[in-house]
Amino acid sequence: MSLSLTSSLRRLMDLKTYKIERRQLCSWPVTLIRHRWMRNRPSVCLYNLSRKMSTEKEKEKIDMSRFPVENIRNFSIIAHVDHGKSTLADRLLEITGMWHVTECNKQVLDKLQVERERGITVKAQTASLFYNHQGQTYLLNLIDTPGHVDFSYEVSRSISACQGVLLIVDANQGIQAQTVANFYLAFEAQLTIIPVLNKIDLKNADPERVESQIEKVFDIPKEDCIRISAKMGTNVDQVLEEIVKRIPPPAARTEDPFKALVFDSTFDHYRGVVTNIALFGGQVSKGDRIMSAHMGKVYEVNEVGVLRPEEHPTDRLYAGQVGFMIAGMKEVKEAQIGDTLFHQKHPVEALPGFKPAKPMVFAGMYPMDQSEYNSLRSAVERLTLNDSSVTVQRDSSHALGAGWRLGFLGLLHMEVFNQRLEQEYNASVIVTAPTVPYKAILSSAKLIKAGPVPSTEEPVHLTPKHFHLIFLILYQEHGGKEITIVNPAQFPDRSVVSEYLEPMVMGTIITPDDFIGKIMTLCLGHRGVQKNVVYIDNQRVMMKYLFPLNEVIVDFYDHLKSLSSGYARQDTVYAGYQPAELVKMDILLNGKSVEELTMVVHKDRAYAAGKALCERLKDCIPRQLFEIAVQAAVGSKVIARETIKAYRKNVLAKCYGGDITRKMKLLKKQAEGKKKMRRIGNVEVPKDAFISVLKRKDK
Ligand SMILES: Nc1nc2c(ncn2[C@@H]2O[C@H](COP(=O)(O)OP(=O)(O)OP(=O)(O)O)[C@@H](O)[C@H]2O)c(=O)[nH]1
Repeated sequence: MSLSLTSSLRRLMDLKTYKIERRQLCSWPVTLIRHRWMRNRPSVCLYNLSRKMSTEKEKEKIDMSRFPVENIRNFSIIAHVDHGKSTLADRLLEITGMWHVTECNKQVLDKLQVERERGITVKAQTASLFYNHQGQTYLLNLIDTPGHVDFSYEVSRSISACQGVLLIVDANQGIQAQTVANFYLAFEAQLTIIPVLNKIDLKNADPERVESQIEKVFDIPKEDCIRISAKMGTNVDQVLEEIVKRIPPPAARTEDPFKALVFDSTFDHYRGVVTNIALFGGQVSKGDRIMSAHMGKVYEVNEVGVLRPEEHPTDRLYAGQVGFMIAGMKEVKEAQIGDTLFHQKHPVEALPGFKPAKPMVFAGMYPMDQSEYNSLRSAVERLTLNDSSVTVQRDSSHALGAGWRLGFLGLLHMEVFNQRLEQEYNASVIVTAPTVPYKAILSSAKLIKAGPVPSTEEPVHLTPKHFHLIFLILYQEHGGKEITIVNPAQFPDRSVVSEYLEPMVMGTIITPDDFIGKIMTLCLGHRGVQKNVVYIDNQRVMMKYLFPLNEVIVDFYDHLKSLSSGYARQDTVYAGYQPAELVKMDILLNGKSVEELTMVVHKDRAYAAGKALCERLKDCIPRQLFEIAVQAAVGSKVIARETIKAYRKNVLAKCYGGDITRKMKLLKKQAEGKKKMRRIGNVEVPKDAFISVLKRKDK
């Protein structure tokens, strides 16, 4: 690094409150990774010295018309977590001369700080590669996808823009739960699947065994597998050849009217929405007037181009190609993922699109300090624009103030969202315990028993009884209807519900057979129902269990890993709703219910959950001048109790020797005072106590 650059960097770091705009950053030959910029020293990574090299290349104009449809291949890389997708993507980028990968800039497509810190892919990324094969140049559009189940929505979106996938399997670990799930996503989409056995350089790699697994589980002949080491680069060129040979070109024609699928979108503060599109027909260029099928709005195209993997503007995009488009959309809502774009003057039939992502884990999010509400709101809005699978609803709580109830696809998704809020927007938040969306079918039969509803012509004096009646009318109108509850405090009472339903997931567990017994016990303990057990080779077993989602979201996977010494893997797929005996558990402090701590639990679990929560609260709430009863109650029945003892002044301190009756009198007076105080005193629950009780145990 040159001296002037070093000193400018140092100056920048000294100015702690200096905010660098992203544009400024991009113009630097080095990239600063902002790491809690205001609080800590920013960590500087020089990983982008090689970026200079690629920027120069990018200046060359690319004529996209030189890639006829026959020379285009669109494919995704899918696999279980850590089987080497991003490493293979790096290698492919390198071989095609697009990027010079060094120790500092590896995993080029994992751009987010959270991805680099956690070493996982969170967001699918696209890169267009040019590959020379037998005297012809092919355009290979690669989409690197996340491996974790919480982000499988990204996988299903990505494969809709592809005709084939590389299914990566670790040659040591073999088929894992997420390999199976991803295989079926690609299989159902009728894509060409190329199985690739990665990490053959490892000492324990057993490609023979893994190939047999692939043959047995997926019915793909062993001979179709390619053995590679993405890390060492072994056989990676063969992967490129096979992509060209086996994956068909997209069935799209440039002569047809323009038709494009929006398969991803991000928000840029300067340019608005940037959409990633796959062209199913026609061509598009700057200045075209296009329309979106979903919103019905007309936009003028400002920029189109390909991702290499940075945006590289081109004059035009043609049928079969994958690239980005900026068309003056101000909000991500306007660029619905799955939407179809077409020329204003040539309407086309919309593509089938995607089912919207279904949030499965909900949690309240509040600013650490209410004065930060507005800044947190804008941070949440901006981040949800970049991650459209998060749902947001306004919420408020007595103790924590105004906030939101957010819906996520899973717990890791929730953690990544929080981390991104902290890192990218410098926000500090309180996140409440996660809950799942329950359903209740409101009963109409019970309401008839409640008696006739007064006619509206009669004058109504609103007594508490009438309020009760109005409530009943409300339920009567909705009788038989199904409602979804994402906030336990709003869980309807049993008296107005005919049935509660809880969300279920089908869990696939793959484990060495030594641990079957322990895992079965664990699954039973989490209300799992066994559906299937098959041996996928001599030592490995695949088990299918139906679980209530609530039982597996928090610590099930940690338990599974620890009791199988890290060997067992699990993946879950949403499996609809099932009736369940659920109860709402209130937490009472001196008889008063604390809404923020209300939980929905299975009837059989209420006692254990109530006891655990009371114990945690006892440790968190500071002692006060009067005794505090911490109780867990289901309906009017108290099921667990802890007592926080009062501070007690030694009223006998000055009473040396004296008469016993005098001592008794002083103690009695003190006891009366405490009793009175308990009646009138409010239990002060410090915010910290809420945070530590509400936060998940592992935080
Ligand atoms: N020995 C060896 N290690 C590899 C190979 N390919 C990848 N790895 C290592 O495996 C780990 C995971 O690789 P990634 O490329 O991040 O895996 P991924 O599938 O993209 O992970 P997610 O995005 O989190 O799903 C890294 O430590 C890589 O260095 C290989 O061929 N041989």
